[in-house]
Amino acid sequence: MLYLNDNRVNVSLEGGVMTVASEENNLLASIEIRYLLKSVLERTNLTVHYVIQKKNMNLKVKTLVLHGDDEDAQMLHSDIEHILKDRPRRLLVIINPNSGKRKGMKIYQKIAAPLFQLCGVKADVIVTRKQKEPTDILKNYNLSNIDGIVTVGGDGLYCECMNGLIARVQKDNNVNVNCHNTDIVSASLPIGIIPAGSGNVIVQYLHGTKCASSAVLHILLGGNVESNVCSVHEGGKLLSYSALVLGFGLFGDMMHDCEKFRWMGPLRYNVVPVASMLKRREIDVEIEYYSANKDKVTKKIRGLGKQISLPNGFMIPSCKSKIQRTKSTPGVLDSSDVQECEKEEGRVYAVDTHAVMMKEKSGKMTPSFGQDSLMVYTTHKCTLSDHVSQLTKVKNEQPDCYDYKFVSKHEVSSYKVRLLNATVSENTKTLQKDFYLNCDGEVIRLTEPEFDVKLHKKAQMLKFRCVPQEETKSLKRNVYVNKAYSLETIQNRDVAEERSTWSRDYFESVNELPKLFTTIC
Ligand SMILES: Nc1ncnc2c1ncn2[C@@H]1O[C@H](COP(=O)(O)OP(=O)(O)OP(=O)(O)O)[C@@H](O)[C@H]1O
Repeated sequence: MLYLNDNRVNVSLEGGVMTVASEENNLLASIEIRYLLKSVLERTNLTVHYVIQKKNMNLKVKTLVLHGDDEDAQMLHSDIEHILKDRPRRLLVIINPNSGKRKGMKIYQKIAAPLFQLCGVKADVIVTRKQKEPTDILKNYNLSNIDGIVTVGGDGLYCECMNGLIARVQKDNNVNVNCHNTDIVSASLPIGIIPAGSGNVIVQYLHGTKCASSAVLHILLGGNVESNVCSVHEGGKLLSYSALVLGFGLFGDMMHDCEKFRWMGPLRYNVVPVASMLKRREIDVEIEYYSANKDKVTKKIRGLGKQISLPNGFMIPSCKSKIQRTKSTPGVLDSSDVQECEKEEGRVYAVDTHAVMMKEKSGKMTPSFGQDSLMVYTTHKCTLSDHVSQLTKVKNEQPDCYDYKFVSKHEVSSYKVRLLNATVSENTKTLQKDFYLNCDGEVIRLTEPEFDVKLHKKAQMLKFRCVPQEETKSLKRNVYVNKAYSLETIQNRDVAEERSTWSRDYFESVNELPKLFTTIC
């Protein structure tokens, strides 16, 4: 027999919920099993550690102490441990001690390490000494020994690890990453992020909060989300993978300027963009957007006949939306082989690509992972005041922030940008003028007058997040949850109150969403 305070209780671990009910069948506690963190047995005391989510999206550890019969306590402890057996147990932790306000080490030691210890997680901790080190570490690290990678730093560190991991997976699978048409092999090892950087945008997208201990708890709870990446190639060479935002033009220049003022710390993101905005430049480009719209394309193919075999890159000029085969395999065209192409030519300030699509939800732009396409926004010639007003809307996550005549939107699977008036120097074999890409905060200087961007759907490793939205919705129907709202006799009020607000809060997270402007910078 087990007791909660002085009540004799029955404990059940069924239906995805751990319930503790009195002998009269009054519900005393109800905890969703996926939010259970750890059970600790000390003699006849069984302490159950679990997680609750507060209104501001932060997670917090709570405990429930049961005591009583030796055998029953032992049995319940074993059952909980069995349920938690698939949680991460071995992690590679990569810390950038120089991120943001240089608090990476402290955050790890004070916040992450004690929670890892509580949950019996073994961490192999590596503190980086320089840029690009994560890529080197991941080249040879024995990945079969770990359940995930954890970065303690900013978006830059995370993106470097993501790039390193994807590169490693391609190498292990003999994929030629330098071909811009190649589909890459997905990386299934998850990366968790403990925020310690300046922007921490990805972590905010994932968890709805930049709280470090919440991030650790998300990692320990072990949920995940599939995410897209896009590859960027130039001159038959892979430049990088982007997991968040790829900015060409204004935001490439802006990031380049921000890097020059790195010594200012996070403050640089408030000051430098204003100056970059004032000296924005127009760039002559031709852009080919490719979208894989299967239904539409299948219809068009019928009209064109079945035995068409086009070489890679061939365009059919008679089609309004031209059609291209990405592979030149002879035989019947298959809808996955063809893409629609749309061309745009002119002077632009910026071409921005979002690997994490921002979609309107409850009157705000909210991030959406693993969508079917990339979102490309091209900003054409406009007055400075119109441009500032549009970017202000972007910053405020207003749903109409891209509804401007000078902004064109494209949902694509890939695209190619050609710089029309850029000349390559005979001597140096690089561009005479400087053009930059902002790849998730990393500045890349172009050396060729064209580059290719391609979506890789759900190619990125799964990142830790404990509350998939659809599941939360269905759990609202759980009988114990409904019961918890009505019961007057609940003694553990914390549990009832917090449980009832958990799922609602998740959907009301829009106020906590990140500032897109910071993302772009
Ligand atoms: N020890 C180190 N010293 C200097 N740079 C490092 C070190 N370790 C990693 N880096 C590199 O520094 C870059 C930025 O790191 P990170 O993203 O962690 O910090 P941040 O720039 O302050 O944060 P954010 O990206 O959120 O703005 C990354 O490319 C990372 O690889």
